[in-house]
Amino acid sequence: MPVHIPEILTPDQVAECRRLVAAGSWVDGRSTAGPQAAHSKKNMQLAPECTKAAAARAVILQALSDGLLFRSLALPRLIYPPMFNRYEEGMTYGLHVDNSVQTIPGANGQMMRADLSATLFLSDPEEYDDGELELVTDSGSELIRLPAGDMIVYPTTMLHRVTPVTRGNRVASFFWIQSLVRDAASRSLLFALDRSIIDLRSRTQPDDPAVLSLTNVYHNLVRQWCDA
Ligand SMILES: O=C(O)CCC(=O)C(=O)O
Ligand SMILES: [Fe+2]
Repeated sequence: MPVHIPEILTPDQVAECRRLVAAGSWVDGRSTAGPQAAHSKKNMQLAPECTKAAAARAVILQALSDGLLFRSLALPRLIYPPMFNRYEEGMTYGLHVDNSVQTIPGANGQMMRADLSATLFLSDPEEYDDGELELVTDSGSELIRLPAGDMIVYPTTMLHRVTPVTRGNRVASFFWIQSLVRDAASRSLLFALDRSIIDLRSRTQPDDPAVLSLTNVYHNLVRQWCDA
């Protein structure tokens, strides 16, 4: 299920990324879409080879590697180099599927399986109207609009779209993650267990035997389920 990760970027990092992407070289987003997505995609993206994009990408990758909640949730094995998009008034990305397997740019043709998709918002919700990320869930759909610096991570198995922006600009970074644990249900159990252990650890002595044992169970489950 979708998970909201607040403040993955600090306000300074948001400002730095925004400064970089504003000066980057923007191209029509259809240039990176597959045939199924191309007709419904109307946005702008930073050219992958743009040096400003590379600098902003480095800020984001560092924040992801420092992000405990993100790591606990995603157990990342591979992260697609973050990309950047902008929806101006009237722009949208219709209901689509993200590719299941992708070639990682700049990695000698290495492929990755996309288990999780992420949108990291760089614009604040007040800067634009509409432009929600709509995720189709089993019980209807969820509309996502988060503060700048916050991120939503959702299973790549979900159909999704970006509703048309009706005022202003919506700028975001987006990317995919291959997890060490392929099975979503196992990954979700590990996430819940890890969160509970962290909570318990904050309320017990450092050498609490139950915490030690649960931590051992956690790592043994990762070992069992990890497909690396
Ligand atoms: O901008 C977003 O929130 C999502 C973009 C997206 O779905 C895509 O590029 O595949
Ligand atoms: Fe998508």
